[in-house]
Amino acid sequence: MLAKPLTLSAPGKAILHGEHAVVYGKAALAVALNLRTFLRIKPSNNGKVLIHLPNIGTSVNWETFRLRTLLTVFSGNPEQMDALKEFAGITTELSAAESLGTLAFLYLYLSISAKYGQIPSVEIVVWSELPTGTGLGSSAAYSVCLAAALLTACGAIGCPVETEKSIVRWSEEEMDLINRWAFRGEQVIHGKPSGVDNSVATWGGVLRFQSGKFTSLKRVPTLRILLTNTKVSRSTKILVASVKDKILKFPAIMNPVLASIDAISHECESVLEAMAVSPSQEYYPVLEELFDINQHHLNVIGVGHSSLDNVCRVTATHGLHSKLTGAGGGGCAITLLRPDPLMVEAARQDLSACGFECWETSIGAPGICLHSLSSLKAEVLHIFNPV
Ligand SMILES: Nc1ncnc2c1ncn2[C@@H]1O[C@H](COP(=O)(O)OP(=O)(O)O)[C@@H](O)[C@H]1O
Ligand SMILES: C[C@@](O)(CCOP(=O)(O)O)CC(=O)O
Ligand SMILES: [Mg+2]
Repeated sequence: MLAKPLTLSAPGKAILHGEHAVVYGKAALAVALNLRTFLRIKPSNNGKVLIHLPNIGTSVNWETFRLRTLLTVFSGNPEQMDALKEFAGITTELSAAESLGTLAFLYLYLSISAKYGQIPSVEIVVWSELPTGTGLGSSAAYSVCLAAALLTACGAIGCPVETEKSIVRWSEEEMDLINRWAFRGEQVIHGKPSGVDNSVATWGGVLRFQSGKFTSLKRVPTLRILLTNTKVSRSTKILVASVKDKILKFPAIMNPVLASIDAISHECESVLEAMAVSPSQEYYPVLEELFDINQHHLNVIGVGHSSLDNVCRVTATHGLHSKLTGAGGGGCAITLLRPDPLMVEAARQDLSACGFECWETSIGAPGICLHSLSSLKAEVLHIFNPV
């Protein structure tokens, strides 16, 4: 049970290859980013459950006795979503971000309480460094943080003991449970998630994910990537549904494209393994060509966008190769960087001039973990302090 406040965080992700195809059992390669979602949970004695979500401008609270009443009729059945929406006061006036963020929380709170015993009065704040709804897996990082906090609060998993180390993690079995519950949060937000995003947010590093199973790549080369946010908003749920429609309409045309994306993921994995064993510049042209081919495929399945074409064009003028990452339709692109800082700086300037926002990052950040307050950056402490 929750005796004291806890602060935890989970990373966002970029998909090197395999977005969308992974929903149909193909392989994806996903990397954890060092942009994270932070959650602080603290026990409270005001008989309420409060959740404050500054990224989406939402703060909601419910009396625990009302949640207890709802629990008596809650089975976790997705058909009960409409009843949950009504309870939460979710109307069409709310943005999709607010509705889905609130609904995912309520769904996880009730489902976890139904299975392990009701979670007592708590106050929760979730804040993210990740832009939401841009393909960097903010929904998964959010679901993983909620699952870990709620499972710890009801005692379904232990509370790792803080040591002098600034970062503490749960056991493998407990992480597996966090991942499985986070997947259910993703189902509320995405409709039909593959599970790749919640897996990489839970486990971190670099993962190959296929048909619900993942393998962590043991040796990974030091790769730098540039993330570019086109700021064109999009919804993963709508894009995943649009790909489904296209596959149903043109199965003979779309299925070979998905098979080719699968082959790209496997090819990329082999190149990364070889590169980790003997780092050499000779691998870059291969990785770059795989980016180009996959970007064409993603356009074919209908998840491209003129803003993403722009990113590819601008970076190409600097000899760099880009593709969309995540659901596409706008959102973010990733650009593979060679170890030449001059080339990168020039590309960044041109991308900023288009109104895009860029971050340079490396791949393979740690997954869900617990933090001591003293280890948190001032920016995060500032968000959590008022509560
Ligand atoms: N920090 C957060 N606070 C509240 N809701 C969040 C947060 N991060 C993500 N979400 C929820 O996830 C949704 C975005 O998920 P999605 O469309 O899958 O995009 P992505 O996962 O690429 O960011 C948001 O609209 C919101 O409902
Ligand atoms: C398109 C997809 O492959 C990734 C979606 O990622 P994001 O929500 O756009 O960050 C869907 C999925 O794998 O569940
Ligand atoms: Mg998502």
